[in-house]
Parts: sequence; C-alpha cells; structure tokens
Amino acid sequence: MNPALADQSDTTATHTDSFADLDAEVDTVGTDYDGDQFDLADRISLRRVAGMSTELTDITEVEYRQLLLEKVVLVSVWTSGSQADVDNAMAELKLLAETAGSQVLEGLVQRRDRPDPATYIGSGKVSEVRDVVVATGADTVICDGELAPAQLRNLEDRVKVKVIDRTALILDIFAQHAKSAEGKAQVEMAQLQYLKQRLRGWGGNLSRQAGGRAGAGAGIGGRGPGETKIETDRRRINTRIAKLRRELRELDSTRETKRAERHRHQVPSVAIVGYTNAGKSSLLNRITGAGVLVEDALFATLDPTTRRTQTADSRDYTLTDTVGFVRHLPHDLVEAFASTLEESIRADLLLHIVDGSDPDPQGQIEAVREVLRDIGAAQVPEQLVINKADQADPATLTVLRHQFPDALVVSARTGRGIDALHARIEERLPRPGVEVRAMIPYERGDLINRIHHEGEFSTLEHTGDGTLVVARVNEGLAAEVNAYRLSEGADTLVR
Ligand SMILES: Nc1nc2c(ncn2[C@@H]2O[C@H](COP(=O)(O)OP(=O)(O)OP(=O)(O)O)[C@@H](O)[C@H]2O)c(=O)[nH]1
Ligand SMILES: [Mg+2]
Repeated sequence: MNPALADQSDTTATHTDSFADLDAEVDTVGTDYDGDQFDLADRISLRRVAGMSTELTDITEVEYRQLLLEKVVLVSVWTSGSQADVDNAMAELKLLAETAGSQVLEGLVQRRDRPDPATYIGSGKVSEVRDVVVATGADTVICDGELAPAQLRNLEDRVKVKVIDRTALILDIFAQHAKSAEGKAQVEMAQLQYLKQRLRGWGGNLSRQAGGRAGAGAGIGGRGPGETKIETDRRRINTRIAKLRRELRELDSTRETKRAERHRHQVPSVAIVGYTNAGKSSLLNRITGAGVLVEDALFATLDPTTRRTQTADSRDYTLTDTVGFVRHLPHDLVEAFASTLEESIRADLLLHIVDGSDPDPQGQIEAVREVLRDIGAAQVPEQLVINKADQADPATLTVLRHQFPDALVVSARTGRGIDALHARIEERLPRPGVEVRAMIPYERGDLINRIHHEGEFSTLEHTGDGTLVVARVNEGLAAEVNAYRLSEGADTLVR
C-alpha cells in the first residue's frame, strides 16, 4: 500500500474502489485494517487521467456552490447494510451525478460506524481523496448524504475543489429539469433554503458584526456599508424567498380552482406515485394516451400532469402523474413541492409504481412510503403496481408477489397486466353514494349523459314515459335527478 495513503488516525477499515470494480470483494472487519486497497497508481492507470485540473485558487469562488459539475469523484460512508446495499447506493449516486451532467471518474467508499462529524469521511482519508482528485483531474467531490455546513467547508478547504452533497446534487437536477413557472419557483425556493444555511462564515461572523454595530449605535435595519457580504446575501436570499412564496401562493390558487371544479363534479382522482424512473409517466401514457415525456432519466417529470379518463363502465376519473421520489429526498424540496405533492394527498387512490427490474425494489417501496408519510398521504388507499415486468428478473417478481400479494405486475412497455390494472382501478375507486330510481323524460338526455360519466347505472330502460333509471350517483347529481324520482323512498342514502 502506498504509505502516503496510510492513515493512522482512522480506526475504521476502508475500501476504496473505482466503478469498474465495484463488485470487488470488500473486507468487512478489523479495527485498523485499511482494506485491500489498490495501489493508487494501479487504480489510476486503469482510467483516463484528465489533462488539466480546474483547481480553485480562491476558496471564495465556491462560496455560492453554484453547480457546474463536470468531472467528479464520489465519496460515500458505508455505515450499515450489506455490500449489495452499498453498491446500489453508489450506483444510484453515480446515476444522479450523471443525470446532473457530470462525468464520474471515481467512487470511494469508506466503512465507518458513522460519518466523521468534522469531515464526513475520516479526517485521515481526506488526503487520500485529495490525491485522487489531483490524479484524476476531478473538479468536484460529491458526498452521499446531507452534510453539515461545517463538514462541507472543512472538506472543501482540504481537498481544494468544490465539495457538494447529495442534497445539492438532487436540487441541481431539479433545477435543470424544472419547466413550468411553478416548478422553477419551487426548486429555486428549495435551493435558497439550502443555501441560506451554508453561506461561508455564516454564524460567528454575523454575531460579531451585530455586536460591533450595536455598540456603534446603528439600530435594527440600519444596515449600512459596513455590513458583511454574508449579511447582504442573507437578506437578499430572504427577500427572494418571500417573493417566491407569494408567487407560489398565486400559482397554487389556480391549481386550487381546478381542483375545486373537479371536486364539485365529484370526479374521483387517482395519483401515480413512485420512485423516480419507475415508469410513472409511461403508465399514464399507456392508460390515457397522454403523450407525457418519458425518459430514461431521473426526475424527468417535475410538473404534475392530470388527465381525465374512464373506467370500463364509463365512470370518469382523473389520473395524475407526479414527481418521482428518491431515497432521502431533501426536506427543503419536499416542502417547496408541497402544493404539487398535494395532488397525492387529496387523491382517492394512489397507484404506487415500483420498478420491478431495479436491484432493490423493496428499498424503493420503503423510500416512497416514507415520503408519503412525510407529506401526510399515508392514509390514502394505495395500490402497488410492479412495473417493467418485461425486464425484471422472474425470480424477483416471484419474491415481490409473495411479499405483496395485492400488488399487480404490469409492463407499461408491452401492455402486460394493464387490463387487470384497469379493472383494479375501477374496483377501488370510490363508488357514488346515493342510489336513485327515476323516470327521466327524453328531453333530459343531459342527465342521462351525466349519470353515464359520474355515476353507475344498474338499470337503463327506454319506456313510453321516458328512460327508467336505477343508478348510483353523487349527492349533487342525486338532487337533480330527484326531480324525476319514481316513488317516495326509492332512493336511499347508502354510504
Ligand atoms: N423495459 C421497460 N421499460 C420501461 C417500462 N416502463 C417504463 N420504462 C422505461 O423506464 C424509463 C423511465 O420511464 P418514465 O415513464 O419516464 O418513468 P417516470 O417514473 O415517469 O420517471 P421520472 O419522471 O423521471 O421520475 C423510460 O426509459 C421508459 O421507457 C416497462 O414496462 N418496461
Ligand atoms: Mg415521469
């Protein structure tokens, strides 16, 4: 082992590997055993060494952490779980980094009981990361997880390139993908909230300043030329957040109007939720022919799309495609996307789509359910739908079927299982609550039409006096149909 890499201060074993050999054996135990590390030179000889390093000379350049990811080194701390878990997590981080537009040069994993409070990875390992950064010409280090501002700062000071965490990475992907005014405002707000906590020097500096100024007699609001950049930035950020919040409230009221409209007509709603890239948009397209963007990319969909469609027995319902979830979805994002996510909370049924071909579908299910709990949608009835059956390992499908007996197995691509899915949606949609018996005159064809879309017929008979109807309808429609009610007591409230 290269002595320069030996780290006496770390008591945990480390495994360092590149993505080319993520499958390599990892040693698991040992206190000061540092793992079967490849000699750095060997490791690097396997990869293209980038010609130039974009080292930052002035640390203030990274102050704002505006991301321009190009050549990155991934760093992760492996605290629990199996080798497969850590591989999956690293593979996902790699996919996220690539989705953000960067080229991944190396993946480094350190096994520790918990991340180092000061530097995330063991402080001794930091110089190893620095070596890799220099040797590969990486310009960014991405850490898996959400790091404390001080951890980011310490790491950045020592590896001397930009260091970002998984949260910032996800925020960046969202920023790149946001298209609608609402989506853009939501992402910007989340980014600003994140940034606000991470202005360099924030904290100590400010209190010193405030004390100094108070002593000099400057009152609250009397911020003059003497204020620090950090303070100015913080105020600018707060002003911007307040403005975004107002904008979002306005945008939300438009959505609220539409939602109220649907509610008045009591159209049942189904929301498609699930892990990112599970095939939610594909399924919306398959069911409604919506033509929504489908992409083999994480977070392709950020704006909810709602389509009206029908069950086989002609009842209308709406189907909404939503933003995908991911493990450890940044809390600021969940908060900023609250209005978008509300579509799910208010739905009558959630179609929870799972990618059956993923290495860890159970992990995806758990992560999605966690976010659902977080946004208060845990009470909404959920239908699990295992997608990509055409691509999934049959053995995995068998296990999933066993574990989740009510789940449906489908393929949005081939159409397999879609009929059963239609039937299941029909079965689980809330039924209209009022049964009516009425003789509807022929000039009220509009009522028949509405019952067709909003209710369920059990009898529909054309007679000399009009159309004899026995049906279940919602309360609003029942009030109108009641004008032609056949006999007292024939309609009963059945809830
Ligand atoms: N083999 C196979 N691929 C599928 C299936 N359904 C979707 N895909 C592919 O999976 C990728 C993601 O599909 P999307 O429908 O965009 O997934 P999504 O859940 O909407 O993803 P985000 O909006 O990014 O969260 C695309 O490349 C699809 O073509 C399926 O049943 N089988
Ligand atoms: Mg999508």
